Amino acid sequence: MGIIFDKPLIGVVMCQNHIGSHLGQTVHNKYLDAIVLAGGVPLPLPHQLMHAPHLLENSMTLLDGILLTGSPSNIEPWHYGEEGKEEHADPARDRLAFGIITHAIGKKMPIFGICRGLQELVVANGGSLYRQLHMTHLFQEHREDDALPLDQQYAPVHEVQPEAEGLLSQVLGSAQSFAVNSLHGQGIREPGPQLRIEARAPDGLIEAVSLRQHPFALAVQWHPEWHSDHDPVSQRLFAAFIHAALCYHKEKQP
Ligand SMILES: N[C@@H](CCC(=O)NCCCC(=O)O)C(=O)O
Repeated sequence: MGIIFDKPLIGVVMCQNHIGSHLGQTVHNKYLDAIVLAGGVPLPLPHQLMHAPHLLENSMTLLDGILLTGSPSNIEPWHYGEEGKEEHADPARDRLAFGIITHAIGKKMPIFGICRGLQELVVANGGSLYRQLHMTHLFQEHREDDALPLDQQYAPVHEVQPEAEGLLSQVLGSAQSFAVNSLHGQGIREPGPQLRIEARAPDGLIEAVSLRQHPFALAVQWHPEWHSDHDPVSQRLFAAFIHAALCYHKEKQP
């Protein structure tokens, strides 16, 4: 199980939103499209999987990889030792994401994290976040201007410099810097000892991390799913993730 027509099955973390006056769970098409384009089959994972432990465990045996998507919502700060409320919180997503990350790490299942997904991988591994990057006055503006059309919001705005000999530069085939988009208000304060820094922005902010002792657990602060059909960096990232998921699938066969 877990493979559909020789394509790996990728669990995708969704967000809880109001749809009219009802609560629903959603994922943007761009994330699902990027997986399909790279040769995987996306399977959105409902938050209800956390309602009974065996539901999550059984689902995880079917999957070959996990995509942690971006979201406007922020992780509740108590998860990384801070007090206070988060105005844009999604506690059900927090619960599912942290549960899935724990299982995926235990199984050495490939993980690819994007934006909030990077922040989830960090916090799940004992790291911490700046809750409002712009208030630190340490970094340039990393938020988008949401009054602009989407194509401009997701346009490249700063460079990232990959670490030589890291997983990211291996995936990209080079440690040369490249330009990325930026649509986040929070960022990594401390990655924690389990994570390796894979890239930084010119202002020093950590832009990519990977999990040590794991074959493929990579996360980026930018949005490679945007234009993943023709952006070369995005194509390489998704191709490497899906390749890792295929390898995982073959290895887990009895
Ligand atoms: N809320 C966090 C994470 C930002 C993030 O993931 N943005 C994604 C926006 C919607 C999308 O493209 O999926 C932060 O502000 O740092």
